[in-house]
Amino acid sequence: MAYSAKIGPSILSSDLACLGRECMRMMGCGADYLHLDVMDGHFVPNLTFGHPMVECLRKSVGQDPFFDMHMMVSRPEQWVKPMAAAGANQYTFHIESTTNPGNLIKEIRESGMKVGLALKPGTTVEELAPWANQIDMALVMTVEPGFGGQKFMEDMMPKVSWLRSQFPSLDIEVDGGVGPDTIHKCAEAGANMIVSGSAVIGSDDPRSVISLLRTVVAEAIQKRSLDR
Ligand SMILES: O=C(CO)[C@@H](O)[C@H](O)COP(=O)(O)O
Ligand SMILES: [Fe+2]
Repeated sequence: MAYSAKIGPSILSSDLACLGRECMRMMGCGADYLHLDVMDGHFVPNLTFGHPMVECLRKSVGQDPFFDMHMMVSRPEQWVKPMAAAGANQYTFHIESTTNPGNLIKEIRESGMKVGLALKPGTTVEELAPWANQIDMALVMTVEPGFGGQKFMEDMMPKVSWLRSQFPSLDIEVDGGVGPDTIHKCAEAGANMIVSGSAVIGSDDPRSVISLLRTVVAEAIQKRSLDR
């Protein structure tokens, strides 16, 4: 089994005026990677930051932290090269935002980044299937993209289970409303990359929350490997 449990705090719900420090705090608390939410006010009704901020953040935190860019933007093609130059490691775009996923996947790879492909709650998992062998990670959104702090949509779990059954070694990420109360559902369904915003950042003890999330997912991975 090629995949492992990884926890990526979403820094959307942190103090954005202290982003460099917040990112380092999360890495110090045991985060495996950082999930950076880019919103353009068009694909989603909210606005966050773009590649100039990512460039500053990379300078501030150094080369090590893995930046998973969650691109909630209408024209994802536009930001591939600027994000790669700014220091992004993975470019996760929404299948709903482009008419040519194949070309975009190629451009992202040529820019030296890993490829993530995201699905909004209303998009069927079959739409992702044709691309699954060309991507590094599938992102199943468990809230409508746009805001942190929303309620987890458990009815997205069949998408995760289906992807895990069809693509046993694919990295599968869940994002939205994931925390200690909902992690078991995600882990049982087969997710291995866990984005958690408010549950981690808002906690008095982020280290313990990250550790708990990772333990639950690692145990589910181990159980699956024994059941095979
Ligand atoms: O992409 C998004 C929201 O659109 C997420 O990354 C959220 O920011 C995660 O925050 P919580 O739901 O865990 O608070
Ligand atoms: Fe996200």
